[in-house]
Parts: sequence; structure tokens; C-alpha cells
Amino acid sequence: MAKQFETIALIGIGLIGSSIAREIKDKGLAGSVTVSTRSEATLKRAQELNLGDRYTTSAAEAVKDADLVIVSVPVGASGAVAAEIAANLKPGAIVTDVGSTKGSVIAQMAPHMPQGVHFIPGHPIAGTEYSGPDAGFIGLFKGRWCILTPLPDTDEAAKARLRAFWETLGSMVDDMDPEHHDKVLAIVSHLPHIIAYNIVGTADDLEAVTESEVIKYSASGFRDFTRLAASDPTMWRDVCLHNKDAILEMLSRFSEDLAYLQRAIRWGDGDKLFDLFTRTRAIRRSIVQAGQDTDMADFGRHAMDQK
Ligand SMILES: NC(=O)C1=CN([C@@H]2O[C@H](COP(=O)(O)OP(=O)(O)OC[C@H]3O[C@@H](n4cnc5c(N)ncnc54)[C@H](O)[C@@H]3O)[C@@H](O)[C@H]2O)C=CC1
Ligand SMILES: O=C(O)C(=O)Cc1ccc(O)cc1
Repeated sequence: MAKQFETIALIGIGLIGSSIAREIKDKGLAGSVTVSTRSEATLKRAQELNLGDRYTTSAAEAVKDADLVIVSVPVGASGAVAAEIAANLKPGAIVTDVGSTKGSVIAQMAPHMPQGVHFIPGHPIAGTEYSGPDAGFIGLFKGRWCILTPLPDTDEAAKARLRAFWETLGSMVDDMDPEHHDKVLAIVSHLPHIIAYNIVGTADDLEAVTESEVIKYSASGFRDFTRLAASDPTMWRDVCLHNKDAILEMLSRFSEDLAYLQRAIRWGDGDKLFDLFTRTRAIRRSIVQAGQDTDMADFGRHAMDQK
């Protein structure tokens, strides 16, 4: 495939950054890739995995001659990274990110972006519960959505280049208003993780009462929750703190609906239960039909088994 950028800088080289690095190398999308991350140990591992061409713990150093900068760090670290790289960004460079929240990332990064640099926030809706440079794999973004949340004055040509990049990685790309993104993602991604953390925590608290039977007899329903609840604590702490309003709004709706369900169970209202379960089954079936049901964890494990 053709080279799309002369130099790409990857700031943060965990699951997402290293998946992007693998894709760039595999498809020959850059003349040169500079990998940067804060910790020496992670950088060393990235080098062992041969994820880039140059390696540095200085994000400022990494972006010096980059045409595309992709920031793939926990959303709480976005502001610090933006402040560190700002003075060294090349005029005309595209700066993007992959953070799970967008309003907060824009608030943290946009004020640092110099004139002449194209800042286009993004979010690939693809991942697994694994983290770190070993967790990435080719194919993670294939058939998945990538949402761009451009600012009002975004250069169309720069946006088209970033869109083409994600499409080369196999993604379908949509533009969205950041506030809307944060609401949609709160219900489809953030709440499921919070519910998973909560139910697994509750089960763990009950261990003493149930004499370890919770884990011993865990059925597939509970196991599905444990997969989500195994996701990276730093990343999800940051998501909760940085999409607070939308998450609290969705949690309040969720609690109301849970109370409705609780009441139907208490009063033996089978019709209400049956109606809800019928409606939700149809949603699952429409997702499966749309081909969005791949279990990313299994996909990830499969990809890693093949290494
Ligand atoms: N894990 C997932 O399933 C998905 C994650 N995201 C988003 O992608 C971003 C990265 O997530 P992952 O790759 O999963 O995380 P990860 O934990 O695998 O990797 C994070 C990387 O950031 C580095 N890092 C942390 N703080 C830093 C700082 N201040 N300066 C420089 N590097 C720093 C770490 O060393 C590591 O290389 C997050 O914003 C997350 O919300 C988006 C889609 C899916
Ligand atoms: O592992 C899963 O099931 C996920 O939901 C992955 C994921 C996590 C965070 C995102 O912002 C996008 C995708």
C-alpha cells in the first residue's frame, strides 16, 4: 500500500498505539515511525517488538518532524502531552488522539495547539480488555467505526487525509459533535464497563457469604462481565472522571429503569418482564445482523496465539 505520511509520531504505545504501529508497518503507511512513551520499560518493550523506527521517552522530541501525531494515552494525560509537544509541532502537522471521551480531550488539548497545526480528535470504537504494547494486533480496527470530532474551523483536506488513514486500517469513519459522542459512548461503552465493574465487585463482596461459590459456578453471563471488568484501571478511572456529566445522566436513567424491573419482579408482573426481554432480544439480533458482534477479546487472543 502507498505511503500516506512521511513521518508519524505515536505518543503512547499501549493496546491502541501499538495496534496502529503494527498496521502502519504492515501496510507501509509511513516513511518513518517515531514511538514515544513515558516509561523506559514500555519503550524498551516497544523496541523489542520492533513497533517503530525511532524511540524516545520525550514526546516533545518525538513530534519534531512528524506530519501526523497520534496521541494514544489515558484521557487524563492528554493535556500534559499537548503541553509537552506544542512548541515542537511542525506547521501543517495533523494532531489526533484515540481517547474514549472527546469533550474533555478537546478542552485539555485544543488550547495548546499552535496556529497552522490541524488538531482533529478521534476515537476508534475498537478494543479489548488487554493493555500495553504486547496487547496490540493487526486487524483490531477492521470493520469498526472510528469517530472524528473535528472542531468547527477544521481544514477539510487534513480531515480527508486522517479519514483515509483510518479507512486504510479497515475502519468506517463518521464525523460527530463531541458532546453527542460523549452521550452516545456513555450508554454504549462507558455504562457497560461501569456495570461490569460493579457486578463483579458485588460478587466479590459476596464471596464470604457464598463460600467461594460465585467464582466456582460462574456461568457465562457472569464471565462476560468479568471480561469487561478486567479492563485497564487507569484508562477507565480516567473515562469516568472525564465523561462525568454524560455518565451520571445515563446512570440515573439506568437506575430508574432498574427500579421498574425490580418492581415488576416484586409484583410478579410477567408481562412487563416478557415485553422488555423481547424488545432487547431484537436489539441483539439487529447488531448480529449488522455484523458488529465479533467478540474482540477472542479475536485478540486468536491474533496473539498466531504470533
Ligand atoms: N483499550 C481500549 O479498548 C480502547 C482504548 N481507547 C483509548 O485509547 C487510549 C489508550 O488506551 P490503551 O492503548 O488501551 O491504553 P494502554 O494502557 O494499553 O496504553 C497507554 C499508553 O500510554 C502511555 N502513557 C500513559 N501516560 C502517559 C503520559 N503522560 N505520556 C506519555 N505516555 C503515557 C503508557 O505508557 C502506554 O504506553 C485511551 O485514551 C483510551 O481511552 C480507545 C478505544 C479502545
Ligand atoms: O473490550 C470491549 O468490549 C470494548 O468495549 C472495547 C472498547 C473500550 C473503550 C472504547 O473507547 C472503545 C472500545
